[in-house]
Amino acid sequence: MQNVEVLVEALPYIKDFHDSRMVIKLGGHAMVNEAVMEKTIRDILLLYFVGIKPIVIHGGGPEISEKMEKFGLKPKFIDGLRVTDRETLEIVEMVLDGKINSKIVSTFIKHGGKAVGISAKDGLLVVARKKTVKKKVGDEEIELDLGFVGESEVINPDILEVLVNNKFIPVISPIAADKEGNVFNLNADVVAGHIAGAVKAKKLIMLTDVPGLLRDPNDRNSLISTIRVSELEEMLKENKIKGGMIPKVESVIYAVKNGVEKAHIIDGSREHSILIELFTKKGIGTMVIR
Ligand SMILES: Nc1ncnc2c1ncn2[C@@H]1O[C@H](COP(=O)(O)OP(=O)(O)O)[C@@H](O)[C@H]1O
Ligand SMILES: CC(=O)N[C@@H](CCC(=O)OP(=O)(O)O)C(=O)O
Repeated sequence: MQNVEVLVEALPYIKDFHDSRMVIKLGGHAMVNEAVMEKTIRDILLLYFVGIKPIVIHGGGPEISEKMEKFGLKPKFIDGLRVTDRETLEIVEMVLDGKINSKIVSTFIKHGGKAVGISAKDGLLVVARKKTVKKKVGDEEIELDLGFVGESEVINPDILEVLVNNKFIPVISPIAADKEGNVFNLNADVVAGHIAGAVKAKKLIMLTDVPGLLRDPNDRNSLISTIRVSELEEMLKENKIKGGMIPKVESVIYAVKNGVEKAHIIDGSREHSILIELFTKKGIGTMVIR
């Protein structure tokens, strides 16, 4: 009887979400544990089989850093973005496309899902350009060179339309190219936000390793359950958001301002976090609204 009640509670959500697109970003930190990753993929398949159209984008930051260290390179980040020289770029491609993307796709297949692994450059999904970061030093503004770090210039969702309309689940790595075919390393959160906007996703769901957006990053009990975009912009301006959370928050703001109904930042290392966030009244992480 209890099982049936759970289904009945979920019914209004299933009805509301049916046939809609949801962009789900799997963060590297939420994928460190393979067993947890497998359960997350099973949950995404559950969404798929109740009629939701998932589009998956993955990161892999911790594994890239681990591989870099094995090769004697020291990972360095500026505002949450990895400084990427040529050698680092090779490692990024090896880890993201060669390993993580492939692993996610095979895990979908293991559980009966039709997933297709692509990178953001495939079908010109994301056309990138080199990204520069400006920093204030005293009164002066200086430009920092991050190497082969890119940002998206144009999004062409055609390849996603083909896949999604034919019932495939796209699994996308954040490696894109510019018009000349030069390859760049993009932050997966940012790519997820842009793609969610371009495909007019109903939701953007970011899976990470903290309960959600915290008012105080050092206090896991300071979770913000619901926040408006305007308030989030204030927090960014006031430097209340740090490190890897910066691209996440920027991306969520972009998505919600560009047609995505709601965005969620949730703890992907907690079992069934996606299902709890989507199919229960209370949710589990941070929900961002317009
Ligand atoms: N206000 C904040 N709320 C939550 N996390 C924050 C905040 N500020 C910084 N962080 C940091 O951001 C990290 C998540 O970003 P990141 O390491 O890039 O994760 P992922 O691999 O999931 O993309 C958290 O582990 C946390 O240390
Ligand atoms: C430019 C840049 O920083 N790219 C990221 C790409 C992977 C990523 O975004 O991974 P997470 O989602 O696990 O953080 C990187 O090299 O780590």
